[in-house]
Amino acid sequence: MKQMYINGNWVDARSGKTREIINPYNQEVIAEAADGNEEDAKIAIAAAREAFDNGAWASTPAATRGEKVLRIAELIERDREELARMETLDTGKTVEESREDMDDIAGVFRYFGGLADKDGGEMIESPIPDSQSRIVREPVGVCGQITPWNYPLLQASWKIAPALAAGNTIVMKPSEITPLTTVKVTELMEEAGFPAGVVNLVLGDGATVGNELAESDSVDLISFTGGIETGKKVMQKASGNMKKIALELGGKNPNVVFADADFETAVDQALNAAFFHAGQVCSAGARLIVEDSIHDEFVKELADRAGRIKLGDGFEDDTQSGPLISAEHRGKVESYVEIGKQEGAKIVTGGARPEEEELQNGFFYLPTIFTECTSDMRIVQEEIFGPVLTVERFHSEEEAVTLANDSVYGLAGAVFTTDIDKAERAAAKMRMGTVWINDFHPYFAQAPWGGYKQSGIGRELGKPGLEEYTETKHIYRNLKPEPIHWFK
Ligand SMILES: NC(=O)c1ccc[n+]([C@@H]2O[C@H](COP(=O)([O-])OP(=O)(O)OC[C@H]3O[C@@H](n4cnc5c(N)ncnc54)[C@H](O)[C@@H]3O)[C@@H](O)[C@H]2O)c1
Ligand SMILES: C[N+](C)(C)CC=O
Repeated sequence: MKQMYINGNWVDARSGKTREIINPYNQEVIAEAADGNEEDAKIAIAAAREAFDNGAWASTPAATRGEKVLRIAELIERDREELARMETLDTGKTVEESREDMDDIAGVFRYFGGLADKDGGEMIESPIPDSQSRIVREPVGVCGQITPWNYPLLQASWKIAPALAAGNTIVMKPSEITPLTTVKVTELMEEAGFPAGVVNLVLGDGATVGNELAESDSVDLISFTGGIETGKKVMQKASGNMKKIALELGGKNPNVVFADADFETAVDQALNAAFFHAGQVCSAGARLIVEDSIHDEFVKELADRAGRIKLGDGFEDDTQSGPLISAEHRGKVESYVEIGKQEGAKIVTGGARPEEEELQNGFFYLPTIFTECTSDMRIVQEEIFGPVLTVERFHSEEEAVTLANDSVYGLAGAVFTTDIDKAERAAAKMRMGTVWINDFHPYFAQAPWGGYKQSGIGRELGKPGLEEYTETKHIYRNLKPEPIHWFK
């Protein structure tokens, strides 16, 4: 039974309710987890509030905080295999992918642990004689943190590590579908020895626990990763006490391939961009925008390779892609495929569930490619978040950039060409938080991540990812205090 962690204690939901956690590969129950609600969230928020206002964590030397965060990295490295297998059981992703996630996650804790004591503030050249002016950064306070199911622990690490390094207290709510690795890392944080109330974990759904974190007047910052519609709700609820918000939302990310790109590289990367983790990636290259002169050859090769992606059990060595996360989510993907057909797009591969006997208990869907797509179609504009790629054609550099930017989203995008000047011109005009040149998907702790437009507000990772969790204070000191006699 997976419990919640509140004020240094492992507890059941006050209501006694529990939730079954399901393996999406075979629908087996892999765990039972506490299913908290607003009441549990309120208790956790009060504990985090008390720990921030009256505890020692916020004023603990930054170097000491950093060491504790580094200790989490060490413990994750120690338990890497256990965590990776747990993540695969919970999400269906391949265990090889989960291992890479765990390495990234340890790297995130290492990065922010190391960064904790690197900002000693800043002296300002004051324009006022006999004065001293300086900037200091302080923790924000109680941070509510809400994460999705596609990269459960990775997305949690992007929030937990900087928040703790900066001296905040946290209440984390993982997705109710995939809480296992976040529970395990909370155990590791307990082992690392954080003071009671600094780290709190509440399990439960978004409408209850998530809503309470977003709405509570006792929370100073809400950091949310998830879908755009949920993000809008979080933003509205957060306005009650004007808490700081950080939103990492969805994407419909363009992958622009020019005719002069290295063909093999571009095909291989386009395949990975669209179908890695069954397309359940916020930055998936779900919109292929390819130059007209190579369109037919490119699509033919891509469809051929997509049709050969081996679906299966994430623990089998030859599996290249796992299932979708749930029956409900597969239903959403299937409904978009129907919409695409009605809109006049043409399926060149996929468009159905696989037929293999051994895949029938999992939520599998075949890698699917639509051609004859135009940017006014819903399948081109809306995030499907599954293994569905739309293909559009372009005839000029200007048209490629216009198509790439024709979206309410602005999370990420890529351009493939051997003409580096063209690549740089396109990258400069693409309105996205990340633009890759001749690559797709890299992200790492050192570089900020986040969206333009409706893909989000704020940045995670990099120095901005730590700054999100700080308030900036200007301290001005009069070095020669004397009456000013403005009022005689
Ligand atoms: N930008 C990024 O870095 C990034 C990374 C990963 C995933 N995502 C996005 O996440 C989405 C997929 O994840 P999902 O299906 O779990 O998203 P979701 O929005 O359904 O849920 C995300 C989290 O929000 C909670 N939630 C639901 N309703 C809530 C409410 N009313 N108030 C507060 N919290 C609530 C859920 O319980 C879950 O923990 C995709 O849109 C994907 O693009 C973005
Ligand atoms: C941010 N990333 C790419 C790790 C996961 C998005 O879903």
